This record gives sequence, C-alpha cells and structure tokens, in this order.
Amino acid sequence: MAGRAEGELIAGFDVRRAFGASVVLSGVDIMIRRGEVVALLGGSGSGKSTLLRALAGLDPDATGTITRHGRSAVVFQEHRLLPWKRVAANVGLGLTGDVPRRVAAALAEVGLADRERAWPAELSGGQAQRVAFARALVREPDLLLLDEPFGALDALTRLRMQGLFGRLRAEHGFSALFVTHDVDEALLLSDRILLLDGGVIAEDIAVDLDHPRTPDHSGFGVLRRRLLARLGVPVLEEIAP
Ligand SMILES: Nc1ncnc2c1ncn2[C@@H]1O[C@H](COP(=O)(O)OP(=O)(O)OP(=O)(O)O)[C@@H](O)[C@H]1O
Repeated sequence: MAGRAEGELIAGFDVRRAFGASVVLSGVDIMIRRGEVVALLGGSGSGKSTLLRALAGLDPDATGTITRHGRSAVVFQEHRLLPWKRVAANVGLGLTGDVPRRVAAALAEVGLADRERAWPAELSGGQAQRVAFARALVREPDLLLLDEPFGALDALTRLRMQGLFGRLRAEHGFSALFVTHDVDEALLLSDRILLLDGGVIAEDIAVDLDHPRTPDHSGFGVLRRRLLARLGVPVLEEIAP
C-alpha cells in the first residue's frame, strides 16, 4: 500500500466486518507510522465509524489483524464524560501515579485549568470536548483514534478545536487516525488522507502542504477538488449560476 515508507510503524490494521449478509469492510489495510496524522474520509454509511470502533478494539465481531505498538486512546464525537463525576475525576479516571498533577497539566493544555471542579453539565459543548481531549492526552497515547471529534461543534468552536489539535500534535508528537466527512478538515490537519469507499481504501493521498495551512494555500484547492470529485460532490464553482 502507499504512504510514508520511513518511520517506525505504530499501528497496522487489516480489518473485515459484516453485519449479517451486508459486508461493510471487506479487508481494509492501514498502516500508521510514528507521528503521522491520517484522516479517514468517506461518504455517509461508508463504514468509517465501524472501522474506527474495530481499530479501537471496541468491536469483538470485527475480524482480521490489528497490530499496535504502545498505548492508544479514543475521542468520540460526543464527549462521553460521566455526568456524576467532576471534570478532574473524569480526566483522571483509572489513572495511577501522580494523578492530580497529571490531570492539572492535561487540563491546562486544553485551556481549562480553572474548570477542574466543574460538573460536565456546566460546560459548553466545546469545553466538554476539550475535557475529552485532556482525558485522552493524559494517558500519553502513542496513537489517538478520533471519531469525528469536532463533528458536534458549531463552526467557530470547530475551527478553534482544529487549531488546538494542531498545537497538541506539535507538542506531543502523537500519531492519529481521525474520521471525518469534512474534506477541508482532512486537508488542514492530516499528513495523509485515506478514502473509504465500497468497503476498501479506495485512495491513499499524501498531503504534502506546509503548516499552518489555510484553504487558500497553494495545492489545497487541487487536492480539495480531487477529493470532492472522488466523493461525488460537485464543487461550488460548478454549481454556481
Ligand atoms: N450495529 C449495526 N448493525 C447493522 N448495521 C450496522 C451497524 N452499525 C453500522 N451498520 C451499517 O454499516 C454501515 C456503515 O456504518 P458506519 O456508521 O460505520 O458509517 P459511517 O461512514 O461512519 O457513516 P456516517 O458518516 O453517516 O457516520 C451502514 O450501512 C450502517 O447501516
């Protein structure tokens, strides 16, 4: 398969999944190298969430092989915080060692140092998702698995969270596989875009654009048009009167 040849392999997946007679993933082969951020893009129902659940080890009925080196952590579209625990307790759940210090450091990193004692219900959607990121980061994962992590947020909060993701990535150097159906988000954040279609990885595209990226970045539009065409979405210039 295509992709970066160099770098330590952090995860390798070869996954199949069917629901009854309906085959959703028919042998999806993915390799992720240390420090690499990979976006998994695909139309609605193409199997993105099914694949991520399988990779996270949350789907006992998925078949195939999964090889992971080091720790992984998952961030979902919904924050999945326990409503009966305060923010700090949610972040520190199951941790050992110097838990208060680690929790405080993780919350500071996502800009919520002052909300340790808040209840999840007292947070905005964006803040709750920041806590979900802190809960993942505090485990110092080698691989972050993200299922549309910004999908439930309003457009402005989403932009801020994308910026935060870029900063955290630069600081921590984690590898990540994130599911999105937003072509621009995939182009802004990833090193490589995998396009899931028909139960297989139909495209594996390197995003060789400098950071920080913006949609008017040279090369961005070319890749954007290619991906939208591949997803069967007409680009705006083509549908404008
Ligand atoms: N538990 C299940 N039982 C039966 N079919 C399922 C189940 N989970 C998912 N599917 C089917 O598998 C296919 C892929 O679903 P999945 O949620 O992975 O798609 P997706 O690409 O994440 O879609 P979206 O972008 O809309 O969230 C869909 O046809 C869906 O109906």
